[in-house]
Amino acid sequence: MAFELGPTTALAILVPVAVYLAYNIFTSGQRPKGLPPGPPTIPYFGNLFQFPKKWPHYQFTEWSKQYGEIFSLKVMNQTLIVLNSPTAVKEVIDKRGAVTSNRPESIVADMITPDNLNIGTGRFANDTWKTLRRAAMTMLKAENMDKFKPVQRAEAAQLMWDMLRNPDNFYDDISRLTTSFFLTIIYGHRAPRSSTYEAKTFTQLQLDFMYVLELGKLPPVDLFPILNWVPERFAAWKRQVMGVRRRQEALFGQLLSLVKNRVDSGKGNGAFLEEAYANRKEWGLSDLMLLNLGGTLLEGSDTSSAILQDLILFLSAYPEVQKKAQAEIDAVVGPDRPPAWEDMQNLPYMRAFIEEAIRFRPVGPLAIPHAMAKDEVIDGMYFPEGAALFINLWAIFHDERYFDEPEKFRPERYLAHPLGVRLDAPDDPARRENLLFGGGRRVCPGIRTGKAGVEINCANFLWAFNFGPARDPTTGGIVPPDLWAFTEGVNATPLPFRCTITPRSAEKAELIQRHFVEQSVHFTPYEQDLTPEDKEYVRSTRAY
Ligand code: HEM
Repeated sequence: MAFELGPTTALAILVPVAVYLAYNIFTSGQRPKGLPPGPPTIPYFGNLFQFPKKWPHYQFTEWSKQYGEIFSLKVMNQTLIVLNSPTAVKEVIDKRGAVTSNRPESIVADMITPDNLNIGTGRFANDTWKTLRRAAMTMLKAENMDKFKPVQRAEAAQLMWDMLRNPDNFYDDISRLTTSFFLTIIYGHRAPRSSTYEAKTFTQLQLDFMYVLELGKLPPVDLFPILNWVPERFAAWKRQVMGVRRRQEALFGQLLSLVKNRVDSGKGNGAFLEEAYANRKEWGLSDLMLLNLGGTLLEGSDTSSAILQDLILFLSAYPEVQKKAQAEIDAVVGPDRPPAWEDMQNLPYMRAFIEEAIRFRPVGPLAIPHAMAKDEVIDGMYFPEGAALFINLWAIFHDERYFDEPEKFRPERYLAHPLGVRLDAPDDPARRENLLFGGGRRVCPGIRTGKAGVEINCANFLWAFNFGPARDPTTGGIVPPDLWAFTEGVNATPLPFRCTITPRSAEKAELIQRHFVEQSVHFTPYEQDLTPEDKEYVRSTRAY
């Protein structure tokens, strides 16, 4: 029997559906009562058409001057709340971590690493995330990191040696250094050159990973989830995303196998994942968790290399700063030996230079967004469940109320005040160290090791080399460094650039070579699984 709808039944179904759709269209894009203020919205789209296509932190900073330290945006159904001062970060992120430490839903991030298996993108308070975070914190604790300080200094010695031999390749050599160091501590397997399979594969993979996560590079699937229904064979973006996933799983899987083989054959070298693998039952880690734990931690290497590339950019751009920092290192370290860990505490100008570099061009200008786990009223403002929260470090570090001439590169501000702020006006009372590393319950677990790597390499740069702007090959004229050429994604990494790098003396060139050979003894435990070609390369470079 055919089923027919009478006119009354049809109306009874259609009217509520129409009302529901109309209500959604009407309210979508609207700023509900109580939400922090922000630029005016238009129906349905909200602030979509005002939303910056790239580098949103600049426009966010302009909006903060107009709408205040906490302002909001509506992008269709989604709510974004931007925090633009240390007080806002303290009140929202640090003090209310229990409700502000989720991550925004991201279809693409979840396609690459489903089931909360990525510590960085996993949902807060989810058991998987908790287990992974606990394991990461255990592995990155100070005693563990101290064990790897000799190899961290040895990798820094190799970077000096690489830069001496082929200064034009410094940008890639920095990526090799950080990738190799994190491969070592996580998997116990280093990469002696950029072309080492794991380093090369990871570097390319990381570029592709950041690309697919970048705003505007793929169709806006989070705004129009219906796009996700299109089968993979008709959606090029899906194939691209799934390609990243498959390649990540393959690489992290191969690296994990090295760890398992080493442990199972009693040839462990103390790498973090060996500890995690050995304790997998007590720590509650499944095989998939182990696979992703290592991979996520490896992703931490990217930010460290971006900071080192920044340092070289600023040394070549600011000769006066370079001169002062070199005078300090000459007085503390002298010409006859390269810097050592004990020197770091005696180099206040160098540390001020690093702080200023971080302030001037923060590597994550909007950190990594948090999200509200449930509705909350904070300081009389409504923060709805699901709203994405951005820490606008660019606004915080470039705020004229607190930083004198924030557009000027001036390390001296960090000698005058430990947080670099002006002395002629009261500071924001909630300012604290390490804002660069986020806050609340998602604060970066790699602060200590990240900072240590930046310091030892910076000291080496200053001790070993003179940096200057590149020269035009035809005219011989100076090519001024571009201080605005940065990548557009979550991380603002300087785009590859040229500069001149020359050893400060023939004696130092000699010492750099000797130091590298002496230090390379610390590499040996992490070179057991190298390919025959890499072993041969290593052998040929260790003679002095
Ligand atoms: C030195 C440069 C580094 C910078 C600037 C940096 C910055 C950050 C920031 C801003 C976050 C987000 C924090 C938040 O959501 O509030 C983060 C998270 C994270 N970082 Fe780092 N990081 C660095 C180095 C490292 C290192 C060396 C590792 C590990 C070896 C690491 C591992 C992680 C992990 C696993 C997360 C995710 C934490 C979570 O969501 O629970 N980072 N980092």
